[in-house]
Amino acid sequence: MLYHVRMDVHVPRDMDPAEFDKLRVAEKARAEALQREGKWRHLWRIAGAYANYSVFDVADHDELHAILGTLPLFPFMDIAVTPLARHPSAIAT
Ligand SMILES: O=C(O)C[C@H]1C=CC(=O)O1
Repeated sequence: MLYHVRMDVHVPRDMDPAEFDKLRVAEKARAEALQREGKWRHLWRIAGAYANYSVFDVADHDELHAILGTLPLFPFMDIAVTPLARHPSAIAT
């Protein structure tokens, strides 16, 4: 199943910069691994915001939830999920 996911990151202003750097490095590695696995199909920055629009290709809601929970920045994210269905006029697979 495909899911459109919006992630907005809100890191506390008083977070130690070194801790934040560690989280960002770990997040990048996790995001790249999930893309290589084919689970995280699209990852786009929302211009002007510390946020992204993503498309995940996973078995079901439970797998998506489990994956999102593994993201190092998960505790600092607001996440909005929209399940996607095929559009009858779409010619792309
Ligand atoms: O930067 C973000 O949008 C948050 C998060 C998602 C992927 C990643 O590398 O960081």
